[in-house]
Amino acid sequence: MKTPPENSTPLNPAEIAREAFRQLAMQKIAPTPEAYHAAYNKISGVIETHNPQIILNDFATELTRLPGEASFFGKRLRKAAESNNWAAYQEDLNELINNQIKPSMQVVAAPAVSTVAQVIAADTEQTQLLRELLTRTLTFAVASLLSNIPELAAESEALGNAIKDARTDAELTDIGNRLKQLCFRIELKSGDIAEQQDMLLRLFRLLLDNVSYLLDDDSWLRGQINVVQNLIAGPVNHHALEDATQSLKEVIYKQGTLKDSLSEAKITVKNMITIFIDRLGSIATTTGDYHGKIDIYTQKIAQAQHISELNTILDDVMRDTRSIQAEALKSRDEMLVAHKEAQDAEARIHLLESQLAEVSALASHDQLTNSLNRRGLDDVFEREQARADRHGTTLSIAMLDIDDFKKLNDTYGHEAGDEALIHIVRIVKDTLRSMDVVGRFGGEEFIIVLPDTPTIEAVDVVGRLQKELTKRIFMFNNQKLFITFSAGVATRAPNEAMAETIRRADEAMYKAKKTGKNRVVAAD
Ligand SMILES: Nc1nc2c(ncn2[C@@H]2O[C@H](COP(=O)(O)OP(=O)(O)OP(=O)(O)O)[C@@H](O)[C@H]2O)c(=O)[nH]1
Repeated sequence: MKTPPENSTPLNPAEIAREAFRQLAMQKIAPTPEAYHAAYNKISGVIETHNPQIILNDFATELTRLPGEASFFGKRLRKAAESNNWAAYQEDLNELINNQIKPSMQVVAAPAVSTVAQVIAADTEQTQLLRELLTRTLTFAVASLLSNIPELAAESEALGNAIKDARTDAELTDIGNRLKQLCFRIELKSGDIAEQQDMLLRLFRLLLDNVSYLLDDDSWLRGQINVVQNLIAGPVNHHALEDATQSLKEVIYKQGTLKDSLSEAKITVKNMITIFIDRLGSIATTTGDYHGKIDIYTQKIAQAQHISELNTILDDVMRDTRSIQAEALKSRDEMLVAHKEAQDAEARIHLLESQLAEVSALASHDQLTNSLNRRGLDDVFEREQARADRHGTTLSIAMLDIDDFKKLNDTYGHEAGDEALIHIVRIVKDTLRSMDVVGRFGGEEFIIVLPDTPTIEAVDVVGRLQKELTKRIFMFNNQKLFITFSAGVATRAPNEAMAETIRRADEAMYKAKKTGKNRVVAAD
């Protein structure tokens, strides 16, 4: 739409063209078609708004100013616009959209200008997410795992932050190299740490062996030391450490209180004895004085001339005799009291000592199921294999492992698992002979020691247990839960080490698991 300027004589097109060139020269603007076009419009007062042709032409002109392919399309579009060939314009425009604009909007498409900076600048949502995850992993997770090695933790944090901001090829390459370096240093350090832990463990073992040797006759302390020795003999895992710490804490606490009472009782006995000796001393002194006085009175009697003198002497003798009698009575009463207190204290000492022995037994029992623990089982193995060797009898063991225990824990919670362990031990204890012993070998594994029992009978015994377990259903939160176990039975060969018999029982139990669970298999 043309709008001639107000209050002016309109110029003719030739004059406008001349004036346009003049103004461009004055403003030192290169006389490009666009510049000329703009100057011409300005002079002629043309305000061209909403004119599609002009808009499309301007769009094409703008495109020519962009680098690469975009400029090429700009030229083609402008040519079409200038020659009013709108069909060609539309075709070029479609080509521009399909070949350039659409692909640049897709994740995998290469952008029109393919520099790394632009690729990264155009972070897709996924790239952004990955970048954030990597940053968080390095800044929080890895750094906190490395908190004991400050220099590596700092490097991990620095790398996390660098990843956040990295945009260029060079920055990314640098980060890649630093990451490789960090991984390498972590590998080296963890090797060092494992070696240090191993050395510490060996040192600890040595220390315990020596302490245990020195405390040969101190049974309650030996119990604790054995627990720790057993613990570090096998692979040390978190669960086992917690169990051992818990059982030791309880034992130590109870022993602490009992030991305090014991030393109090011992002090009482000591005091009684001191009183007793004091009294004996004072009686001795008094009677010694008395004897001395009697000697003097005897001399006085011998030398006495008058009966009145004798009376006085006799009064003195009577007074001294009464006083020594009173002294003797007093000492006797005091000694009786002291004797009674000493007897009471002695009785308390016996009681406390037996309680101490009971508490020490805790160290050989599993706290949850109150069956023997590994240490307790070791003692039983030692005792029973010696007995079997002595009497030439057959010793069998059964290894029990609850089936799908993890599923039980996962479905009903750890507490249900714990209750199931207690339930099984209760049934085993109720069902077996008094000479048979059950112990917890590991998490959900138990060993039953069956003295004087050949393989075939041992298999029968375990089968009976399985039947009993199906009869006495396990209840948890008023729900009936069906639990079963698989078992392996092994009979100790003559002179076979107990560890080997256990290994064979374990192997047989594994076969029972493999062949369908809830079964008993005898070892070869
Ligand atoms: N509740 C409870 N769970 C324990 C205890 N000790 C070990 N466990 C769990 O027992 C589970 C044993 O799982 P697995 O070794 O996979 O054995 P499983 O699920 O019985 O599978 P199968 O032996 O093949 O039948 C693990 O999840 C342990 O966490 C414990 O004292 N209490």
